[in-house]
Amino acid sequence: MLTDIPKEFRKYSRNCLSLRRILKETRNALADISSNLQLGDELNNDLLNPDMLDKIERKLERKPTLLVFGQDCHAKALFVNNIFEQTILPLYGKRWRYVSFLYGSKKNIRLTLGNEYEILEKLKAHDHQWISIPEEDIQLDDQESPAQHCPSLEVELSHPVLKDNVVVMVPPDCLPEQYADILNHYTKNILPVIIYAVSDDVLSDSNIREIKKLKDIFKLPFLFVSVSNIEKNSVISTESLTESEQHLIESDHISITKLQNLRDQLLRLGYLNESEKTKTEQVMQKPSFCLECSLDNTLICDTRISEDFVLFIRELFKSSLLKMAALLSEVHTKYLRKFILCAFDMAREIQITPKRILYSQEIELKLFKALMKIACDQQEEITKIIQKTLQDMKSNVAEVLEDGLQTGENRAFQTPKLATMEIQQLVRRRLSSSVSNEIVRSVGCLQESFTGTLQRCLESLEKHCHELEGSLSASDAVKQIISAAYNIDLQSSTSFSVIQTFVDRLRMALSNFVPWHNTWLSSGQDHCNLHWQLQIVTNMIDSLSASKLAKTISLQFQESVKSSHEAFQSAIRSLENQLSGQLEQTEEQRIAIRKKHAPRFARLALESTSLCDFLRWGMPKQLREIGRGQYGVVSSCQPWAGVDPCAFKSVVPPDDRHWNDLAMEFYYTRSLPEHPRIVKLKGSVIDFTYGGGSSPAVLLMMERLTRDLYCGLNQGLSWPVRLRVSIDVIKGIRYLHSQGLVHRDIKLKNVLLDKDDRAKLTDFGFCIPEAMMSGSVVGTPVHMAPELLSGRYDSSVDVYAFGILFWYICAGQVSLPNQFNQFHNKEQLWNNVRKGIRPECLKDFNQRCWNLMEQCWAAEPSERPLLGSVQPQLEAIYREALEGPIDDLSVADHTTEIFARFQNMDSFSSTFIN
Ligand SMILES: Nc1ncnc2c1ncn2[C@@H]1O[C@H](COP(=O)(O)OP(=O)(O)OP(=O)(O)O)[C@@H](O)[C@H]1O
Repeated sequence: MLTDIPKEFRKYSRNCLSLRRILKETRNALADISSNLQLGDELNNDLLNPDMLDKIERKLERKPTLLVFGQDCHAKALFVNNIFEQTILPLYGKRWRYVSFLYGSKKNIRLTLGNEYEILEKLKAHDHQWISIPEEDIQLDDQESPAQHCPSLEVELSHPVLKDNVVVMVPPDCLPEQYADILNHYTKNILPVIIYAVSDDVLSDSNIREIKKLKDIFKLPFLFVSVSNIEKNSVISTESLTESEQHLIESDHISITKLQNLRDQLLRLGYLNESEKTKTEQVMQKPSFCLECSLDNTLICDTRISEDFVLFIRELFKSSLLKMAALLSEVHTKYLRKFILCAFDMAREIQITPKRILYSQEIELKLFKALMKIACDQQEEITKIIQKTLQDMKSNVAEVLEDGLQTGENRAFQTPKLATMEIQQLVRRRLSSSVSNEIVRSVGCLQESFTGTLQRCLESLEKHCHELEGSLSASDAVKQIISAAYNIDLQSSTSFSVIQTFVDRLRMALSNFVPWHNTWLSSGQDHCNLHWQLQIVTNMIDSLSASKLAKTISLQFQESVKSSHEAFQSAIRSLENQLSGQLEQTEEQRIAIRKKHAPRFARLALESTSLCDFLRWGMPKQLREIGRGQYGVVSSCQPWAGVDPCAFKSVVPPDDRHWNDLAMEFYYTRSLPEHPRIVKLKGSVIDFTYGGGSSPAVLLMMERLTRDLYCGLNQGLSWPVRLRVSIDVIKGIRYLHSQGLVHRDIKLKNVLLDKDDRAKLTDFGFCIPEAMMSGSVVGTPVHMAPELLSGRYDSSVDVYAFGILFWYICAGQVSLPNQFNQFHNKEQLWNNVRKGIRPECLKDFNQRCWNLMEQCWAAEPSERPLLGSVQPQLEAIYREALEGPIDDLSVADHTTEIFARFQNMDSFSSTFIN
């Protein structure tokens, strides 16, 4: 029905309204975050860059409009008249001005310039009652050019098709090259539904040029409408037609050949695509003989205009809304992901920083002690080295001179003073190089074993500390510990350069220790010949005391090391103070992200993705209720989004906190890649009509399974099947843990079985990444690990819960363990669980299974086994159960069992291969 067009417009604007609301909330949330959080430059830049949101906003502002182009005025008139079921446009003419049709309480026509100005020019239509717009009014004057934005006609009609702001625009006739300019003027800010009416069999060359131009401008799908040559409604209104004329009209209406010709031509031109036909028909969900579609364009015949036109509008609006909703959802999930990663980083920083500080202190202390030891221990060593070097030099003074003095024997010194100084340098060089070689060896190995990691550790601590500028940093202090003592430039990274600088600097340092006799310098010798030089060297060597020299060196080392160690201690204390202040801030920010910002974005993401799902797949059709939990009702429904069989859980969050929790749950589960042991969440839809519209329900769409494990155990499952279920559950939990998630509510009702009794985990209501855990007390009392109540727990709570679940599985029934049954309320139960009370060992329990249970529910989380080690143990028990004597099984189990043995050997062995 063409009167359904306003309904489509209404739906579109309703959805736009939702999108606008989400967009506004997104902007508010971003503004809030950027003013309250310091999230690092990258994220802040992103937050301040609202490009994507502006783009969505611009798209949302567009007003949907039916834009009618056509082969000629005749074709356009046929189409428009067909819609309004009256000959509102004259059937013939050329060079029409721009005409728009809007809703009005009575028929009205006026000439306007743009939207604002009504031109008070008298129109022919104003002279008398009119049915068709008089040709003089619609026709452009010879002098008028549409390119110069000449006046346009605005027609108001009281027609149901125009209700709810439906606008039909017929752009002016012009040359294809004028289109860009003209359309830019008339169609700014509209979402056009582009119709191209064709009344002939084929398109002319100029039509083809025009279509190409329009395609370039709009880049949108076109609705090609093959319109009948004889205007249907004009005929209907002219009741005086002969029978033969009536027949002529009908035969024209069913002119399939004409449609076929046009279709072939559009296919040839590439505007329709044969291979896309079926696909598009599927999308349109309503195949019809005259509905032919390409990837984006559609060809319809006006005999079916009421059905196919509405369908085209619906699909076009849907695709436009979907694009906007998908963009929004992309924005939400992008930020949400970033927040979660930020929270992870912050949690890590909070955890690791104190450890880093402690580590730095320990290593520095070791380094300090090691250096002090070197300084003491080596004093003797250094004395020996100095003695030996001096001895060597003395026994071969000539060679020393030859090696050392640049000009050798013939060198003539200008003054004895200069000569003495040069010789002093020479002896120092010799000494320092032999002493330094020894010390470098010790320090070099220290440097490798201490300073590398220590330096990195300190640098990463200081990176996070913004208030260090100006003061001595701990990493500098560490550098000084070694370099100040030995004058080593620890900045250089290669040991070679370290040794080089060390040697050079030590040489300098030694010059301060050598007690040269000034008398030499003032002795007045004026023979700077070789003999004199030899004498100087020998005297010099004789005057040096090796032990004194070594002692001075050693003392100086110790002094420097000590003072640098003290500098380090004070630097690390101030670093620790600053960091602990910063960590408090980081923790505050982490809490803000976890409790406020991430859930807020999760909720926005839930809304935008649910809107996408709704637009794409519609509202699910409920079949019957399957079960009820504390938080929602689970129902089966007709296939949805290709999920068959399908179920949904409807949850009505009572307040903002529940909305946010649900949104976070939804985000984690939806972003979880598929796994055979996890019930996949396929999507979500928000039912705003739920509860009479007062309390919207979120429908979480998922695959439908046969029953839960509670039912399964009640109805009876063979021992091997139960073992296989436990292995499936372990695989499910391990998968969640591998994704950084903790389930926190492992129990019989959250394990679903398919028709082959293979198990999958469901209900991720409490599922959360470890970094986002706030220590909230959640779960089902019997399955809750004792530490859950303290709020400080980790993924091992799932191992505990598995231990309890495994008890039920081994018991093969669902009644509470006797040990738990005696308690009257959960507080009593928890008190006793804390004291160590656990389910009792039943008499037919397999000993190895009992051991596993006991390990899993150990009070101390660190004593619980890793599920990676539980799985192979269970697999071994399972394998034995399959191979064991069939006589051990109950009669009822026989058939299932024999079948299971054959059926499961495959999947079992594949588990092992994995
Ligand atoms: N995908 C599904 N297919 C078939 N049955 C399901 C599915 N999901 C849930 N059920 C059934 O619906 C029941 C209710 O499920 P729901 O997750 O709402 O609650 P619960 O896990 O029993 O309790 P709670 O959510 O309060 O912890 C389940 O026990 C199960 O039997």
